[in-house]
Amino acid sequence: MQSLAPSSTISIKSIMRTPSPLPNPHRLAFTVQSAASRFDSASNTTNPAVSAAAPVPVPVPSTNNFTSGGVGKSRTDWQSSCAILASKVVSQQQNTEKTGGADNITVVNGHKTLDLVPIDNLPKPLTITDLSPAPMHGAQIRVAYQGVPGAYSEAAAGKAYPQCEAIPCDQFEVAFQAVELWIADRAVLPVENSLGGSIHRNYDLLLRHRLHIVGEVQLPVHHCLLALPGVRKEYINRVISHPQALAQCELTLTKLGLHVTREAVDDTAGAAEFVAANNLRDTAAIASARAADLYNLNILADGIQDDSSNITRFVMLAREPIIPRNDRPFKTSIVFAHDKGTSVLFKVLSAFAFRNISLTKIESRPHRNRPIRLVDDANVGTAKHFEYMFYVDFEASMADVRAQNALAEVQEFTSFLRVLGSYPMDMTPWSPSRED
Ligand SMILES: O=C(O)C(=O)C[C@]1(C(=O)O)C=C[C@@H](O)C=C1
Repeated sequence: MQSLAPSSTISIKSIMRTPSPLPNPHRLAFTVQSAASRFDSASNTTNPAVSAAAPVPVPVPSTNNFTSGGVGKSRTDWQSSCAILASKVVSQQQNTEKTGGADNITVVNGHKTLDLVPIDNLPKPLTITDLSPAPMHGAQIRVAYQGVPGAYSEAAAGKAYPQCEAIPCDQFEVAFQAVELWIADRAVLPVENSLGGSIHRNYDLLLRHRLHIVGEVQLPVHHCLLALPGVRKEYINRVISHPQALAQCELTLTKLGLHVTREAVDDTAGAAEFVAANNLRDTAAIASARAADLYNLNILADGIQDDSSNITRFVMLAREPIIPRNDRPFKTSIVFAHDKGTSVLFKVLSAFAFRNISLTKIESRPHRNRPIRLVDDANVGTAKHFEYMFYVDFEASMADVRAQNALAEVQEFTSFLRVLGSYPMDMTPWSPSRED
């Protein structure tokens, strides 16, 4: 993996000045969208299964008996609703088995409904991973990340795309824009850490931008305490790093006797660069061993994260979604919102539970102040306020008929639904050993 020199970090200002290197049809669309940027665009409120790249546009089956406010008045009502939903799933499964999946008409509680066609029977589509990873412009794949060289995000870019040209950006927002403006082919963004939890900013940005999640990588994060050569621990009266890194090392810093000021900066390697560039003899940075090498700092303490199995999960974003497949473990990420109604979350989660689809993550984000632009079938847009946005990751591919049916059902309970991406799961076994 190559990376640009720290001085070439992309900033919002430089993006505004940089003309798009390739004339492309997306440019006009981008301009139009940004003109309307008061709204989060949400035009794919049609069948999510179809908009997420399912090749067969089949009408969404109406498979639920829930009417808004009509269910859930008592525990018994609620339980019988669950039983109905469960029996529908079982009868759907049995029908699919009987017909070998070829007949797409299912009898559900006496009503005929259309099932989405199981695409197992169709020829397997090619995916990006079947093709050469080389991008259209014939050069190395260019991957935008937030931070400067030596950041963990740069390591994640290298794990995801080993031959890539890593492009440092000074903010997450800039990494999104770099892909939208064709300056980069992919962006790699941290979304959650095993110790620190979710990186909320990136959840919000995923909704605001129109990029697709095309993959994930889990990176063991091994932090070091770095200082200028000759500086001893006793001289330190300030530790600087990314807020997540400071949080991940909190206990260990105290154990090391470093009851000193902690200051948050934009990224871990940026902290190391700052100490070196300003010749700060009273300040240490928490960053990777690679950052120590790059900025000529000494490692005062190694492996200072509070938990040896400290993992950060990153997602890769692209302008186009990948074609989901069924022959390897896939994950799908969605975001949805609902108007007022009873037990909506319960109903949404049931749509997955009754189909034995495991959820790996659920996150809610307050969203009161930012309207979402919904587009109806007649292409008429209206602005709508939702209190919360819910982000869910589940373990199934959009090529899996169970996921398609679950989402068709989720769509009936919700007012806004977007598939953020369906992508191969990172299955690499990890160990607490050193890997950065
Ligand atoms: O600062 C970095 O090096 C990053 O890549 C960012 C980041 C984060 O945002 O969580 C990534 C991994 C670590 O958990 C700490 C910081």
